[in-house]
Amino acid sequence: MIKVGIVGATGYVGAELTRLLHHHKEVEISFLDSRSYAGMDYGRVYPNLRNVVTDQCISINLEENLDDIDLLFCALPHGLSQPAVKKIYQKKKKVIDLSADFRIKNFETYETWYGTKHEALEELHAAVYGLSEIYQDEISKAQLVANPGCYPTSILLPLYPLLKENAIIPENLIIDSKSGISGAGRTPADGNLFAQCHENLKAYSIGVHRHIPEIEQELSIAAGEEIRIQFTPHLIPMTRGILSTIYIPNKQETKLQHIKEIYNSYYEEQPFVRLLEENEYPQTKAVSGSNYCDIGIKIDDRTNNIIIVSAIDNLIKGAAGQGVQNMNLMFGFNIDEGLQQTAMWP
Ligand SMILES: NC(=O)C1=CN([C@@H]2O[C@H](COP(=O)(O)OP(=O)(O)OC[C@H]3O[C@@H](n4cnc5c(N)ncnc54)[C@H](OP(=O)(O)O)[C@@H]3O)[C@@H](O)[C@H]2O)C=CC1
Ligand SMILES: CC(=O)N[C@@H](CCC(=O)OP(=O)(O)O)C(=O)O
Repeated sequence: MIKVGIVGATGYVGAELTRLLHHHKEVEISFLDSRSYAGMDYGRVYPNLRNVVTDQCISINLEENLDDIDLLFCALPHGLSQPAVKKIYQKKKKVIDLSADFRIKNFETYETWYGTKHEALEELHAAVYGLSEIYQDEISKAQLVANPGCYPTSILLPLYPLLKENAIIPENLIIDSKSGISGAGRTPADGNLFAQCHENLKAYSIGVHRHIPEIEQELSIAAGEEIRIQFTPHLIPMTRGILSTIYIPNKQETKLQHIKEIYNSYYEEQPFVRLLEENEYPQTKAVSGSNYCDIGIKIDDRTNNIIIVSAIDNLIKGAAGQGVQNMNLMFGFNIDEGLQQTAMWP
């Protein structure tokens, strides 16, 4: 049994962490940190957990309140994670950071895309990128894990193996992703108002989205050369879920069977990546509330393109669920402990 604290526990990601960890057999939650709801019962902040999680939110002093825990989840907004993670790391505690602050290895790239200085370079250097299925050995030995972004998770799980195994030529990679509104978090913003999102579908941040350097970093590592992607995110009027569609010119005439063999070699032993049958394609409802990533493949012989579609729940596989999976790796627990729930259907 380990003791775990959550900072930023009242955000959407913090709430999913709390829900998942409450049911985890190897975990005791030590504290749920909140500035805004300190002193309030957690079940009043999140009514789905009323009478289930009976703790009160407390505002933690990171200098003093950490001696008792084995692991801290940090679910704060970008920028705010750096000072928090720094304090925890210096105390030699394990930490999983859910923000983007420790994902990008080159601090100048981070500063350019996030418009803020990086103030925790020692920790950045030590951080392991937490794409669970790809970096499981590194994660299991890490003190600090940078949990991947939600769009990147949906894109890297299908693309990384194909680039690593030279099954595709990494030119003209076009990625079209759609996300539910919970991806924007709980903090209200004009663009996320019901009246503006409901019955509306929009593209945003084309070519400038902050996940581009994170995706390109990992694809470049896989390919052994610098990769550029064309990435277009969309906001869709649903609460959860990401569907990513990836278009790859099939310059090497790669066969479907070869792609399937590569995926099987990477994911056969991995419980949370599901490869769909031929002519079946992922849908967000099939993964919603679960830690699964579903992947479907099509080779269009008429246009000679490979089209790969993936679906995840942005708050689970794209955040809290992958965080728990990484915790399981770091502490040697069963990989699916706390993560066995499937999506509801319909
Ligand atoms: N939403 C998603 O799908 C995903 C989010 N992430 C990342 O996880 C982290 C948490 O995201 P999410 O839960 O969506 O965010 P939210 O906006 O829902 O929650 C963030 C929480 O951080 C706390 N907080 C502390 N200081 C501040 C501050 N100065 N400004 C705003 N909030 C503050 C707040 O709680 P309180 O006021 O109670 O202290 C707030 O509830 C972010 O870094 C996000 O980018 C990663 C993957 C997916
Ligand atoms: C719909 C929406 O707004 N999505 C967010 C990304 C989700 C997220 O939280 O990003 P991280 O995984 O990096 O934390 C965005 O486009 O900025």
